[in-house]
Amino acid sequence: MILEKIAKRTVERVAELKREKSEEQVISEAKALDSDTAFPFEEALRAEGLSFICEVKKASPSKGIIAQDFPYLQIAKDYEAAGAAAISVLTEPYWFQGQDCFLTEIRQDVGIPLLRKDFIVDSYQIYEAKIIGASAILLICTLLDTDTLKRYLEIAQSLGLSALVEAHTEEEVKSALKAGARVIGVNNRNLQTFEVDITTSIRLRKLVPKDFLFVSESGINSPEDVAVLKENKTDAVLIGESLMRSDRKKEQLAFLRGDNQQ
Ligand SMILES: O=C(O)c1ccccc1NCC(=O)[C@H](O)[C@H](O)COP(=O)(O)O
Repeated sequence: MILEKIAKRTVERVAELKREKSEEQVISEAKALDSDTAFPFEEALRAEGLSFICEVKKASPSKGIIAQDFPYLQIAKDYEAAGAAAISVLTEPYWFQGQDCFLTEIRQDVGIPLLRKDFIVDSYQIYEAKIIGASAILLICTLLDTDTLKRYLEIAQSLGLSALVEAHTEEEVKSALKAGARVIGVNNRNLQTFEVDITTSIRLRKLVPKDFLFVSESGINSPEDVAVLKENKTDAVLIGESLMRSDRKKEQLAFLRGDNQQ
C-alpha cells in the first residue's frame, strides 16, 4: 500500500533530519516561537459559509506530475487573492515533490493560515512544522493509533498549531474524536485503490457532532461536488488537482464556488 511506503520513507527521512538537528534542539526552537492561541486555521474554517483550503501540490502518487511549471509562491498568492481561507502546502519530497522551504517562503508573503501537508509519523515533525511557519498540521488516522493521535494533538495544541485529523472510515472518525480532534477531515480518496468518491464525506459527516469542524478532502472537481458537500454541512473543502491544473486559479476557484451560477 502506497501509504505504508510513504510512511516507511518518512521514518527514514526523519532519522536523517535528526542526525542534522537533534530532537532537543528542534523542540527548544519551536517552543521559543510565539504560540498563536487564536488557532487561526480553525478561525478561518469557522467563517460563515463554506471555506476553501487550496492546495499547492506539484505531484502525487496517483497522478504523477500535476504541474510541470510550479511557481509555488505565485500560486499561493493567487489563492489568497481568490479568497481561499487557508492554503495546504505539500512538503513531502519523494512522491509529492514538496519542500519545507515552499511553506516558509509562502509564509513570508501570504497572510492566510498554512497547513503543512506531510505524513507525520514522529513528533519531531510537529515541532518542525512550527519552525517552518505552519498554522496547522495533518494527522492521518491510518498511520497513528488513538493514543499517538492524542499525544500529537497535545503537542500541536501546546505550540498553537491546529490539527486536521484525516479519516477515511467510520473507525477512523471514531478514533479521531476519541483522541480529541477538533477538526476532522474525511479523505474521499481510497489510498489503496486511489478511487475517489465524495459520498464518503457525506456518509461519515453524520458521525461528527455539529460543533466540530468538518473538512472534505480530495476529488472535488466541480461546482456540483462543492454544492452537495455544502448541503451536507461541510465547513471546508480541500482542493488540490482541480486548481493546480488550471492556468487561471482565481477563475477556477470562482467556478468551483459556483460564483457564476444563480
Ligand atoms: O493524491 C494522492 O495520490 C495521494 C496518495 C497517497 C496519500 C495522499 C494522497 N493525496 C493527498 C491528498 O490528500 C490530496 O492532495 C488532497 O486531499 C487534495 O486532493 P485533490 O483535490 O484530489 O488533488
